[in-house]
Amino acid sequence: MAAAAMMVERWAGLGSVVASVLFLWSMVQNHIPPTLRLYLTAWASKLSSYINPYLQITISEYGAERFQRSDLFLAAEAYLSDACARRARRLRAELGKDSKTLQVSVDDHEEVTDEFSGTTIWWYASKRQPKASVINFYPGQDEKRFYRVVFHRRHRDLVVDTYLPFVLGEGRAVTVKNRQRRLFTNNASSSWSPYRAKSVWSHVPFEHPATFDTLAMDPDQKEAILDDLTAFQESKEYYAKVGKAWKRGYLLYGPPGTGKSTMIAAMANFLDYDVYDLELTAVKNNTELRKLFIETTGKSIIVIEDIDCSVDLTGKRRKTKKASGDKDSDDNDKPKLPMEPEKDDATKVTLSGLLNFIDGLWSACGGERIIIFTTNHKEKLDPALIRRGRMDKHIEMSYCRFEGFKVLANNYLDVVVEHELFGEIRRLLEETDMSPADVAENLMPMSKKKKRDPNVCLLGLIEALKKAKEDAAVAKAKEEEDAKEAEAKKAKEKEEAEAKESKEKDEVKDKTSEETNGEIKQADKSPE
Ligand SMILES: Nc1ncnc2c1ncn2[C@@H]1O[C@H](COP(=O)(O)OP(=O)(O)OP(=O)(O)O)[C@@H](O)[C@H]1O
Repeated sequence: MAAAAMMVERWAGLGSVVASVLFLWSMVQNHIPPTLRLYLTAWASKLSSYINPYLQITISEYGAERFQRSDLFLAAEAYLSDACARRARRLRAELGKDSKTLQVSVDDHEEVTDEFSGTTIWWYASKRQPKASVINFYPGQDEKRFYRVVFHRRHRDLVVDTYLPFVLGEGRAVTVKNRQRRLFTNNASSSWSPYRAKSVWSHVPFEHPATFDTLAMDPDQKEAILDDLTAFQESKEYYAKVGKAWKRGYLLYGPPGTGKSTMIAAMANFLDYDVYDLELTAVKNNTELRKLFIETTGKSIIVIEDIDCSVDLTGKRRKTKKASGDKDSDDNDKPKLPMEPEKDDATKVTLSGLLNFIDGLWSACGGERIIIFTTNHKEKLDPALIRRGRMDKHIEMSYCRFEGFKVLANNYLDVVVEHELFGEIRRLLEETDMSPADVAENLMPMSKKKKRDPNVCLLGLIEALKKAKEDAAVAKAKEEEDAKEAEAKKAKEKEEAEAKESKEKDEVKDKTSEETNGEIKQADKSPE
């Protein structure tokens, strides 16, 4: 700031000189022929560039595209708010787009300094009135804001080649960090409008509170998933180097209530991504599926929940495979072009369409996307759909065990240290399959009197676990009995079938021998 003050002082003296020159210039210029005037103007600006060692770059709010705010301006605004606003004396506060977060930026006509690689750079925020001619054409035009970047001319290369790209990158990162994330759902195609590209998805603010800290699961498994996500997010260059699209597929499988949806929310919060919840049953055919995909943006997770229930993908493929006589090889599973004729392709989403969705367009549409399928029945899915490379990581979400329970006890009851009832709960959780959703349900009984008393809740959980254990034992015994009955029925049916078969054989034998005897007798009677 001291340097800035000195500079301002030095230039204040020069200011009066310049003002006098400008006054004189305005007096005489009307008496000078236009060609000479142009020459003098060029000469004056050359002279001033010799005297003034400082250069300036203007970043306007609206670039060539009149109605769209310039990317660089928005990035600079975000960068200055984040990195320099605290040093400014006049700030401007606004509510963000989500009407919740407060955005503080440098006010108009305010100057801030920034340090970069040992160099001081001055930023000056200002605005200019639109020209009268523009107002006539576009009434209601606002003032145009702009930033002026001032620096010493010996730092020109540094500022242009390094500093401004740095501001752009940092500003974009700040914008992403501060943006309101969104949860998209696909609209029924009947409401799609040819005039509005955005009509295929509608969105609401994504505000799910789940995080990996609140997720109940094995700590090692959790760590491995976090590592994987971090590696993915940081691997832009790597994906480009190996020539692969920057995308990753996850398959989350496990019984209901084990936290598959919660895991997706935790992933989105961890990565700072939007979520596209794709309801496949509302998609009429592969063409619509493609359109939906094209309308998604980067830094997003595309989710198809309960993929086994969404469309009959397995049956479809089996039919095709049988028809083409293919063996069960992965490469043969890849959609072929032209695709195998499937009678009702136009009215259905098919496996080929879905594989194209993952492999084909996927690769062509830029990067940083994660696709997640969830299912309660992994075994029902077609192997082609979930093979590595498409679904890179298969994550099993399983019943609640003791480590997971400790997370839930902390979340719901604030019980961090070992509780005297933990021993029994540990034993029961090893012996009983209870989903985290059911465990959580038992930890939050909302009674008015004893609100979340840990002892009461834990005892309630123990009772629920005991009951679940008994129910499981009864169910198992019944299952075994049913299996035995089925076995006995099968054995009886087999016995009966065998008896029937042997009876039929005997009857055929008797009939044959009777016929043979009859023929012999006939032969005996016949004259020689
Ligand atoms: N692993 C978990 N950690 C923390 N909370 C969980 C977990 N699993 C389930 N829950 C709780 O149970 C509720 C239901 O879980 P969730 O919807 O994520 O399960 P799901 O596996 O997706 O179930 P479904 O297969 O029926 O869709 C969640 O709102 C959450 O509160």
